[in-house]
Amino acid sequence: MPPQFCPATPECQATRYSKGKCPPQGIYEPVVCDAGYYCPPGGKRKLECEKGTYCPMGSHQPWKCDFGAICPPKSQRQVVTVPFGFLIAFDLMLGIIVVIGYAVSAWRKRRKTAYSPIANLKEGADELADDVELISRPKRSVTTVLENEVDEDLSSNPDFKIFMRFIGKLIKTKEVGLSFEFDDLQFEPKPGKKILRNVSGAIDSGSMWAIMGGSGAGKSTFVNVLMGKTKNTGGSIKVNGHPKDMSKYKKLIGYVPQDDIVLPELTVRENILHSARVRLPMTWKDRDIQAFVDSVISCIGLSHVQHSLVGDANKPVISGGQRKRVSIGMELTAAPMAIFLDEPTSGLDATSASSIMRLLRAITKLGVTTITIIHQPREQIFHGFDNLLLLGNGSEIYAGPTVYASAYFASLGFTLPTRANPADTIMDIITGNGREYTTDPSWTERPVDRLIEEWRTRSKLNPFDDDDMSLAPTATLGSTFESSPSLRPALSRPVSIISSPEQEHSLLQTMKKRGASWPAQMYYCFKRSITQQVRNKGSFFFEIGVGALAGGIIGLSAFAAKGQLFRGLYLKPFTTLSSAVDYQSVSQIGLLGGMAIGLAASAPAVKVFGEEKLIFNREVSSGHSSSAYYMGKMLSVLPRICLSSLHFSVFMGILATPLMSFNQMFAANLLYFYSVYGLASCIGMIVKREDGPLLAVMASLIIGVLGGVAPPLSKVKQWNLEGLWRMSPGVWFTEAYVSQNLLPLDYLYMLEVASAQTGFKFGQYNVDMWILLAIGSIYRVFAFVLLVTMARVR
Ligand SMILES: Nc1ncnc2c1ncn2[C@@H]1O[C@H](COP(=O)(O)OP(=O)(O)OP(=O)(O)O)[C@@H](O)[C@H]1O
Repeated sequence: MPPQFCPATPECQATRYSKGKCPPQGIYEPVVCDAGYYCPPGGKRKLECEKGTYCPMGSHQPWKCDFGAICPPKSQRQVVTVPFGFLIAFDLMLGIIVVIGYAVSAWRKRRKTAYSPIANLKEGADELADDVELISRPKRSVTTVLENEVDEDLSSNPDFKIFMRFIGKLIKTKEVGLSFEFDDLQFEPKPGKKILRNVSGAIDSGSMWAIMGGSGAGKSTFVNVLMGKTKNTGGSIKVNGHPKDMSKYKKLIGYVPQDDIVLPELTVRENILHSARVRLPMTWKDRDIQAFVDSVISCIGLSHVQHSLVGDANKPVISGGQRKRVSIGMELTAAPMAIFLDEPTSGLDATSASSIMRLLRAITKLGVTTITIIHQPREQIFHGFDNLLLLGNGSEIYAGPTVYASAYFASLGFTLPTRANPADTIMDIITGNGREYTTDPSWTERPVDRLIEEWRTRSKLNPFDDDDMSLAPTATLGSTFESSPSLRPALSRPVSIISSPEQEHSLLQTMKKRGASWPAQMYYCFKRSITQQVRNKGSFFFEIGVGALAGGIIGLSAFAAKGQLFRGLYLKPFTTLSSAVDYQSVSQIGLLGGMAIGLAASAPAVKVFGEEKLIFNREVSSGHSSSAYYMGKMLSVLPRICLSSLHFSVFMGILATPLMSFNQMFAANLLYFYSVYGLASCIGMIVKREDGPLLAVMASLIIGVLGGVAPPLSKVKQWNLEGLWRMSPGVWFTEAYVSQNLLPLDYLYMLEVASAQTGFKFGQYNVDMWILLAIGSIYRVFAFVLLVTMARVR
């Protein structure tokens, strides 16, 4: 029977627009089958939907409910419960794991076993028993160094012996270490702003240098230029006598930065062990690495806190001085051939400072070149340095043996007090506050510039010439001045050793062997990041909770619709019976869902790299693989993303009861979470740490608004701006939602009209998902490029 349309009376129209359907107006006007019922073909019967099935409006047969779904008789929607049950089980399991984790860590804390690297050292010890010939000059063995060249209290420490043996074993490369020559070094970042000028000299391998100068004198810049972290704008640098870019040797150098860049969520041992695992030769067995790490921890005096978290300035767990020692330990475990330290003793008490310096001095004896920026060293530490480079306003003021320094200033007319620490007196003089040490009135104006001039003139003349008696032995204070050739200042002469091709080859081979393989590095970074997340349980659960809450709120907003989120024009021949259309509700659920995900995911995602830029820079400049770090970190946040989107989807699904399947909804939410995480990571990298969360939330709202709901995509198409909208993941996400919720209703409504009205294409769910995946991945690639570029720029 074809439909016969009754002319609409006002009463009928009012009912149509308020309730959405018109009551039958006589026996000839057909009606759409009510929700909760189905009307089999023929159209004369209206049957109740049975238990286990559901019947949205206009059903001609019941729809079978999914396994476990709640579908009482006369259901118009199914409430899917399996994902909810799965979620509860999963969350319970997670809770149990956390409780077990707590119990295990409490048990570990109680079980403070007496620790000894010797006990851990099994096979490694046999290997180490064969003493090695060192790269040091004059050539000697570790045993000789231990017996003759280190203090007795150190050499009698078994952990120290193991440490020295390991270092000796690691650095022997055909008797060549790392020496540096630099000539007329300049660094001028902007025209007219000279940070370093005319710094020339040489640092021999196996020597121990102190770099001193006032604040802003250019010490850190000099060290950065020498390490190849900052490109010099003038002059040249030679490594082992050959012009080279030092950044290529980063696996062989260690750098302890001024600030303690360590991971606060890890323990002392975990921080040091990670550095060792990534940087030691890949052929090393893990137990040998552990033994070496044990010996380092013991030597830097951290055995008693090795299992304590490092903490940070906001929530300190170990002290500032201990944190500094962790930072030093991380470099020592890499067994570098040259180690650069930026103020390693700041924050340490006098005893710890001198024990660290003695340790550094001991490895110098093995052939490691040590270059230390130091402020206010105590006298004993000051004299522990072989050589001294004094900088003022970016220029050299003195460069040569430490024992000559006092004599040099005495030769300029300064009287150094016998009871004062010469380091303090020298610092006073080179920072322009040395008037009290001289009676010469000519030092009162621009004293630093004059000191620089004086040094330039004298170094050209070679100030320590045998015949030059201006440096009388009596003028040196606090040191044993001997006019011995071994104390000749290295800076005024070329470096005696130029590495042979064979030695160069050996250095390269050593470098190639250093460092774990890429997959191993990625695994270590992944594991470390998971540990960080486990330690930050609070924010982890908070993030998941926010996901659940956001999903619940969106679901609640659609709850009253009882799953009927769409109403369109009926198919022919019933089109004229169509009531008010609703093309907005489904798209709005997509829009709101996208925005909620944006809010829930962007702020935590900013933290992924935003808070670790400094760690990344430190590790990459020490030769860690940047891509392994990035990949490990990215993979480690995937479980977090999955869990957040699972909670979001379950709560949204159970309340909104959309027609799209749970799996499809979960996949769309997951990929949208993935995209937002990628976008927010990029933002976290570009902007300042404190602005990151706000800007990331803004960006995620923008991509949500570009989802094609308001303004509708159909309108955007008229403006010829669809391409721009399609660049946002929001469009693909909303399209997937609209498409999958409407397609099951194609038996009832004219979907092509809905498609034209909304502007979305239906039936390309897979394409939508692939593109969401691609956009999220592009954000990640972009984030990686940003991370690496910014590390280089810095
Ligand atoms: N890339 C750069 N661009 C512009 N200025 C720079 C750059 N690098 C360093 N400077 C400036 O050069 C000066 C010297 O900096 P540097 O960090 O080398 O000093 P420093 O001697 O190590 O000081 P401190 O002892 O206080 O750490 C500072 O004024 C710093 O702001």
